[in-house]
Amino acid sequence: MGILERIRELRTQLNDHNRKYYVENAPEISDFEFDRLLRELQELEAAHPEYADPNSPTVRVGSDITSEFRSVRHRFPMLSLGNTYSLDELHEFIERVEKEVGETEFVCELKFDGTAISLTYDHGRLSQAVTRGDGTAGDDVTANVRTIRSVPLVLSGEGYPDLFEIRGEILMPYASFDRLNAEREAAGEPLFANPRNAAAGTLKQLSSAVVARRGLDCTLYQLAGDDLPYDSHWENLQKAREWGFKISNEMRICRSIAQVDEFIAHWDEARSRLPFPTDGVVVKVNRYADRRALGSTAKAPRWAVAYKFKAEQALTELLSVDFQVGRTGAVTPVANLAPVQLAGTTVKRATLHNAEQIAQLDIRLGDRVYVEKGGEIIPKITGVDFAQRKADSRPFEYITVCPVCGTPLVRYEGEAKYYCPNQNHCEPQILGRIIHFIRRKAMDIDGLGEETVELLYRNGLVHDAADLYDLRAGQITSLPRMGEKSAENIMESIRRSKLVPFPRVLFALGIRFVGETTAKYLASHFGSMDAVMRATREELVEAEEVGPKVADGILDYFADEGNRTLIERLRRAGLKFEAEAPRLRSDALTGKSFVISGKFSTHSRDELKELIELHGGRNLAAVSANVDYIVAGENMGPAKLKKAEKLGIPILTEKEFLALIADDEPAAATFAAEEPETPAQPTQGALF
Ligand SMILES: NC(=O)c1ccc[n+]([C@@H]2O[C@H](COP(=O)([O-])OP(=O)(O)OC[C@H]3O[C@@H](n4cnc5c(N)ncnc54)[C@H](O)[C@@H]3O)[C@@H](O)[C@H]2O)c1
Ligand SMILES: [Zn+2]
Repeated sequence: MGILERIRELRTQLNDHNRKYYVENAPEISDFEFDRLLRELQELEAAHPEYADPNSPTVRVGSDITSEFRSVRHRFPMLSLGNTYSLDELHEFIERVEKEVGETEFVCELKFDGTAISLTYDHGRLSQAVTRGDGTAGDDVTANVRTIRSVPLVLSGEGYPDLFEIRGEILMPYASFDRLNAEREAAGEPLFANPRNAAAGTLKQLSSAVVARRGLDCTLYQLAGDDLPYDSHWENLQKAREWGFKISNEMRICRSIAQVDEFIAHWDEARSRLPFPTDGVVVKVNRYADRRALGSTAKAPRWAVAYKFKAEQALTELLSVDFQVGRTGAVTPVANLAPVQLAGTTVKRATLHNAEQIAQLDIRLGDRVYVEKGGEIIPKITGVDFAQRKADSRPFEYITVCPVCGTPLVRYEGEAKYYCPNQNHCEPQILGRIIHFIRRKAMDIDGLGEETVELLYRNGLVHDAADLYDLRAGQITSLPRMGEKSAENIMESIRRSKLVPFPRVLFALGIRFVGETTAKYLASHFGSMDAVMRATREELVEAEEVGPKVADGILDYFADEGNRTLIERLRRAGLKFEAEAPRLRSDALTGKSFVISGKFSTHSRDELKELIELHGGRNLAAVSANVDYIVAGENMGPAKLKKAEKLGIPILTEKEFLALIADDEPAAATFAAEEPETPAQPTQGALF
């Protein structure tokens, strides 16, 4: 793979993980893995400045902005922090700072693992609470933050400025987290992977009553404003405690590298006894004058750095291994462990990923194994303590038939997992598909839960998703513990699901490798179920985010007779099989036809096509005399280029194209900035 390709791949992956982490609050990889990918991208970009991009995840703050809340601009930007897992790099940071501003004081603090918040106080009253958002503007979550008991609504004491901001972290203590997940498990709802995601997800709840029940906490660590009482961080924070804010007691002024190291060494161990999650230590320059001299980049201040702790490990015995069969037939080995304390919770189970990994790590029953918590809910086994291996242990034997239906397992090309191919008769696959279908992000049939689906299935009422639409209330009330009220709820939510837009219907089918995002791209690219079904492999890979693997998943799905019957029944039930025509944003491009070709840096091809349609234009696939403009990115096909030149069709760059619609396209403004700007800084007082 070429360097530019790798850079692009990393940017796509990181943007994707950012969305999962900040918006969906459901990360798929650990922070350590994320930071490693980011580091790789940073290094490639540093070595190849010609590929710099102002929108790269290396220069932008990962955004949590959603459409559900009012967006508010920050008075001072809310930045991220540079981070490192290496003490050497931390020492280099300290030396660099002192080289620039001379000997200075550092404040060491815990790095609370929650979600950042900025609180504004106007004459001593909480007036606004805003998330970090993209660093420039964030979501207004004031109503939710008001329900958090440790956030003072009215200040006490004296000496606070008339108007100031105080920033900190909204946290979910382990006790609240455990209770919340236990409740969600009982209700058949998806679990939060960790307290950070739970805190961030809770803060974005639409109902403040729900937020109030979830037991959030808030610790403040930064003042920002023009008339702060002191000109150092430490003193202001101590003062803010008198005003009623919760300020951590676990911070220290350090005047040497040795003192910083001592603080870190202490907390790396002692943090496991804290009632809330932390993921590192933040080292900050204390005096504001020094901070101003050091400044910041577009993404992070140059006067602070986060030293991140490696994931905690625990050593325990591997008792047995269960094999779970998922809705796609994929078999996942799950380890049962002797219970052990890890990162604030008791761990009894861990994932083993696949057969290859078990063999590679040579994991055996009865071994003492290392477990670690990453970004996922279930911890994973990362190694074996061979010194403690029992003399009579034997290599692990992986199963060869489905643990549920006994069908011999198969392996698909390029896949590490084994699959049970018995799609139509293997129970966990049948149930898993229906449960996936009714999920909130799919058809959102919230009257039904996992248990009810199982009940309907066991009583022969539902075998597949289409059966749901044939259900009658009388059939439901005939089941144990099902009253008329619940039957009516179920019927109502099934009826309502017929209004769910096409992209989610496509996602709900549970086609292998077609996740929520891919389904959206497919829907906007093809426009209808029939068009997706008719598409050839070549046509499928033209859609954004669809590679050969995904394309094959789609082709396999529609090649199956049973699936095609299901689709026809769903069609008859009245589900949405067509993408809705988007409302026009302007008629700037009315009557004009476009061909998009090549690769683009700021928009995907499908986004550009969507923009064209949103502004009244038409997309054509091939270059012909009917085409008014070609929008060309990198690597436009030479044949197309030649033909366009011959026909005299104007060729636009992405930027020139955006200029055509710039008047009504707010997003376009961000593309004008070639260089990341240095954020505004408060004139006096603090900055962050
Ligand atoms: N696993 C994933 O898929 C995934 C995706 C995106 C980001 N991430 C993780 O998130 C990190 C980036 O997130 P980020 O930009 O929020 O940076 P960060 O969490 O590493 O550091 C900045 C944040 O630290 C918080 N913080 C906690 N205690 C603090 C204190 N005492 N002083 C100052 N700030 C404090 C603030 O909220 C601040 O916004 C990555 O390094 C990665 O580990 C993970
Ligand atoms: Zn099976």
